[in-house]
Amino acid sequence: MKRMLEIMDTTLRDGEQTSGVSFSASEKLTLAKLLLEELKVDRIEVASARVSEGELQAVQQITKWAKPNNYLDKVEVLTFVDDGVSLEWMEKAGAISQNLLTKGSLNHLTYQLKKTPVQHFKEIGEIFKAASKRGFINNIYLEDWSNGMRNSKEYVFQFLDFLSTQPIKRLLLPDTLGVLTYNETYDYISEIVQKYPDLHIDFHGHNDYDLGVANIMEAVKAGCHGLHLTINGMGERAGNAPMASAIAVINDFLPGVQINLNEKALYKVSKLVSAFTGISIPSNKPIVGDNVFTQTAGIHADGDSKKNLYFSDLMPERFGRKRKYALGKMSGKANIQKNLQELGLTLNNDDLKKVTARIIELGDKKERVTKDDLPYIISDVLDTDYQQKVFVKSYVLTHSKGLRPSTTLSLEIDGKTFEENASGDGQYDAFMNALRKIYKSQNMVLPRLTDYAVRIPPGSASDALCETVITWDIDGKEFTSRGLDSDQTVSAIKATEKMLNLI
Ligand SMILES: CC(=O)SCCNC(=O)CCNC(=O)[C@H](O)C(C)(C)COP(=O)(O)OP(=O)(O)OC[C@H]1O[C@@H](n2cnc3c(N)ncnc32)[C@H](O)[C@@H]1OP(=O)(O)O
Repeated sequence: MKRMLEIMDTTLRDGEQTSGVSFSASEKLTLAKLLLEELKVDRIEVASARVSEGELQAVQQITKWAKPNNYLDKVEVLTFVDDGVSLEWMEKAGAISQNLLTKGSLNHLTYQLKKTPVQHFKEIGEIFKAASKRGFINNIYLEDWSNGMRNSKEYVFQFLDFLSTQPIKRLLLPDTLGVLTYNETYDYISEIVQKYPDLHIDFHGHNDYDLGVANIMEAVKAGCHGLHLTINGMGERAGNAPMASAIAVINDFLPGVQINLNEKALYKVSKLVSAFTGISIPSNKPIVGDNVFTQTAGIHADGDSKKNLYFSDLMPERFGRKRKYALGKMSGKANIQKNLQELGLTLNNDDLKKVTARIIELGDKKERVTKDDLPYIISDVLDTDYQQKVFVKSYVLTHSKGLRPSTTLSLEIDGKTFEENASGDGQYDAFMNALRKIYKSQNMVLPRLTDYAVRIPPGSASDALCETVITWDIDGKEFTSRGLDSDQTVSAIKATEKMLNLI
């Protein structure tokens, strides 16, 4: 029978310790719901006690939602050894599960708290007594435990002996500074699991040496019962062990262990955390990065066409994603074919070679080519008459101090011309509002704009050109379009015109 492993998500506590990040109360509530109900993590740590009035309100909102939904014991708060001040805070917040932060190394105890082990244990015992009287669940962090195992092992085991007499539900062992190697993680966790078989042990790994995932793997192999992870690996300094990679590793490489997470929700949660924090997900971040299911090399695309030769167990569909084939100087015919198939286009062999040659040429010039540029490239290379159905014929954009920007737009759809005026928060917003009016008048639906990125194109010799890449969503299907111009709004309008011809 498989061993159950608890997954605790600490994006809302340790993840919020990412420099520059602060979740609002409603963002915390939205994420708490998503984490517990869709991703189906076992527990969430949502705040440190005492931090601020805003944090108190955030935890209050979460516990108010969690209680009637039977999630209250899954919502945890980090508390301090502070004569019960944190317990009062928890009570006000409506929380019942504390993760008490104590000192797991003699160094931290001596020099930060300036206490002796006897004093520390006595205070902790009193907190547990008071917490138990209130019916709270007690979990305990041994902060700096990993260094404690290296430098003050005797103290750590003295502490654990004391804890085995206390009313604790879980022992939380953090590699606070992310300094453990995977061998040490295995050895230290094994030693404790063997010596204290009745304790539930969680491992909390940080990523300072990029060993976060390797270390959680060893901790599980050594017999720990739970892991602390964060979405997108957010967290203090280099962050924590990242949720998505950790889950894939557990599911694929640790067959004796069972977790109950919904892999398909990982991407959605990851995107939402990125949107709330303003921290973009690196495109090569395993599982959730934009490029991680994209084959670039022509040889790979060719192998996939023949017998899925470049597939692994890490299939994009597991995570609600799709494999893509990049276009650029590394493309071969197979990459182009894969993209043409998606667009429902076919080319004969000679034409395919010509289009491939043009894409390689563009790639050499550092131009970014997307699937949605293909119809234009084909029409240009083959001199075919690409049937553009929507034309932005003309427009006036106004921007003046003290007045709302406005647009007059003239648009041709299938040979018919429409004209509309609209205002907006900015020039592009005004343009979109006029466009929406035209589409609405024709009972036509526009896709939802989900992302808008402006940059100087890579390799551009001057800053005279501006590239706008817009991501659109239509019925859950995402696609991008790109515009290039010396004017930022015009480049966005060009990207939008391309979109109008793709839907
Ligand atoms: C492993 C981790 O990631 S731990 C993360 C813990 N969470 C946080 O730190 C949340 C953010 N922190 C805060 O908002 C604030 O630091 C507070 C509210 C906790 C305390 O603020 P202040 O009272 O202004 O203290 P300050 O931040 O300057 O210093 C921390 C104090 O906590 C003490 N402290 C350190 N660890 C602990 C502990 N486990 N229990 C109780 N007190 C502790 C320090 O000794 C210091 O006390 P001192 O001022 O008497 O010397």
